[in-house]
Amino acid sequence: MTEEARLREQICNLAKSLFDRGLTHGSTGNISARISDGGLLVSPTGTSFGRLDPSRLSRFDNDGRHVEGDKPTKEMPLHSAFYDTRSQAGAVVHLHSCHAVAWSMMPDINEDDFLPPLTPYAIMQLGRVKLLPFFRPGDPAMGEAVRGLAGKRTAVMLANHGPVVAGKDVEAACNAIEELEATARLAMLTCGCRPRQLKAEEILDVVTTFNVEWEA
Ligand SMILES: O=C(CO)COP(=O)(O)O
Ligand SMILES: [Zn+2]
Repeated sequence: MTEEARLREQICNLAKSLFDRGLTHGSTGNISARISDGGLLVSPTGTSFGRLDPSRLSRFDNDGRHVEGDKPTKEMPLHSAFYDTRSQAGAVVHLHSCHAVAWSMMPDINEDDFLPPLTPYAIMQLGRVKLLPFFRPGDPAMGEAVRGLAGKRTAVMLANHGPVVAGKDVEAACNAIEELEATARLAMLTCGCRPRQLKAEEILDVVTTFNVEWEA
């Protein structure tokens, strides 16, 4: 099997795993990954994460031209913004995961630090998550908003819509977006109960030990 064929299989298998566990539903969400020649493989628009077909993924060449496969996700400007601003990004995943969306609707959320510091893995895998305002799905302005972050964030939350996370490869991006959803779930479960949060020195210890990008 070629490297690209393996990547196609991996994208579809991980998307199905996310779908089967209810992390996104219906035809929501999109996923993309860099190929070693500089091109991209992208989920087609209107498809279900549960039923992606490796042979029908949209393929872009190194110059950003759609060269093969079905019509790509309408969120292409969002995906491109991560690849263009984060040279280390090898994959981008977007979900409509329930608890993250619910948390984005709560009053008084810190836009610069969407998730409360509840667990070390959220800090290690996501750094600080930026909450972006509501945009219509497919609005290229979302891509502009991500470009405005100048590559300093690996994860953003689209208010009333869903998270978007970049990672060094498909597995890392999927692990990180699962962590975002799990942490939002903890935040929703414990909100109003004054949960113990990580202390500043505990966060600093995690950030320095695991070399986390921890942008203010
Ligand atoms: O989640 C989605 C839009 O935000 C799904 O759109 P696509 O089907 O075009 O990927
Ligand atoms: Zn969406």
